[in-house]
Amino acid sequence: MLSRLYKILNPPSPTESDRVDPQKRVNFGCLGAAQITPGCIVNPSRTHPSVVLYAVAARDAKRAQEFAKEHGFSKSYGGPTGYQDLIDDPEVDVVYNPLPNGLHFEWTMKALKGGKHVLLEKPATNTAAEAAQIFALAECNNLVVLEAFHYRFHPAIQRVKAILDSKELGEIKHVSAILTAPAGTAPEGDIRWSYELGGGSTMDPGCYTVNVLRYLTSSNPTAVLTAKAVPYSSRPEHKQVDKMFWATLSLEPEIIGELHSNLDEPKLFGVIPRMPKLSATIQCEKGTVEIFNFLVPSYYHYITVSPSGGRRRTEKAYTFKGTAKGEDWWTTYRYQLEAFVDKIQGRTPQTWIEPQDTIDNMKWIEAIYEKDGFGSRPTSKYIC
Ligand SMILES: NC(=O)C1=CN([C@@H]2O[C@H](COP(=O)(O)OP(=O)(O)OC[C@H]3O[C@@H](n4cnc5c(N)ncnc54)[C@H](OP(=O)(O)O)[C@@H]3O)[C@@H](O)[C@H]2O)C=CC1
Ligand SMILES: O=C1OC[C@@H](O)[C@H](O)[C@H]1O
Repeated sequence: MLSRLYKILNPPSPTESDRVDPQKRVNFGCLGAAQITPGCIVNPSRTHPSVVLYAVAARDAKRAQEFAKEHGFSKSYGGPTGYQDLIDDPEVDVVYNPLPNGLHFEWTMKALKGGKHVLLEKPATNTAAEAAQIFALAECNNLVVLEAFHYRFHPAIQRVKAILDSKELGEIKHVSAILTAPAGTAPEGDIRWSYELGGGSTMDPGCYTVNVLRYLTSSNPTAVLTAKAVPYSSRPEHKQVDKMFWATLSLEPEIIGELHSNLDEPKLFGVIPRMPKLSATIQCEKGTVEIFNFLVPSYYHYITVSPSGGRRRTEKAYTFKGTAKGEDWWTTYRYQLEAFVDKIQGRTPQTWIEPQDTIDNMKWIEAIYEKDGFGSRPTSKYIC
């Protein structure tokens, strides 16, 4: 485990023989100097032979320059036209969009219009209708868009799904998924607390709980049976911004899903931060499977399989069995980058998230918000 953690933080550099033909290099252009960019793109790119950190754009030109220097981007764009200038740069092949959720639609549409593939942060958009528009344009322009549900590319969650699909434990009856983050993870003023920018707990950690429920059951809910949410504060601007939510959904055939996320878990006795909860538990006819840390399993995870009346076993899956690419220290983001580049270069990725999957995920996030009374996040004002 220590060796794996060391390599996650200090990945080996590609050797000369790993380097690809310059024609096959993929120039990434990142919108915003976002907190997630180092984890999602910069670090994984260090061990991807084709990915080039080409450009970053930020609203403030100095910030863009500093970010470029710190992380090794060759170019920076800044100021009010910076994002569009990056999209217009003919050397950019892929746009990475980690802007606030409420800006995902506008800037993904602009990138697609500019002829760029897009790696789009989760949740894809504020509404399912916007997600559908994005994929319609991508298809029309023959471009790739991937919603960055990075955990789906890691062997751990795929192993859980394989156990369920094998029917070793019979049919799924109940799934619970929970993600919590300690108070302070998203401080006051964070994009996650802005309704206009598409914030809220159901949108942020909650979108993974909806996704993992749909992924593991290979199906969509049929209804939101119950949903409750708690606003971030009593201030009027937070009336529709949930800091936590619970929802119960029904799925065919006779499956119940229970979801919970809390983006503001209070400290124990007001002083001790609580450990994040990051698990999914699946009860089947003949036993239970639990995965601890389905979100970022490369650091540490375990999968416990408990057949009713049988012997309990624990599994770990840091690499795929067989020929699929990967190293035990690859993060979810590194696996995702591999698949994304495979896709845009015409190879078959190890796995993929299809457009309808993304559209359906947004649909059920909206359905939860409708049921708990917080309402969908606002539709973008951007006119295509
Ligand atoms: N895949 C994952 O594991 C994670 C994904 N995410 C997703 O990534 C996205 C960004 O999250 P995160 O990196 O934490 O957020 P940040 O606040 O760090 O980044 C958002 C960026 O958006 C830009 N921006 C443009 N307009 C605005 C505006 N009006 N208000 C605020 N920022 C603006 C800013 O760029 P500029 O530099 O130009 O000012 C900023 O750097 C979200 O969609 C989130 O859900 C977040 C964390 C983890
Ligand atoms: O994508 C994410 O994963 C972990 C969460 O705590 C974070 O807020 C979110 O944006």
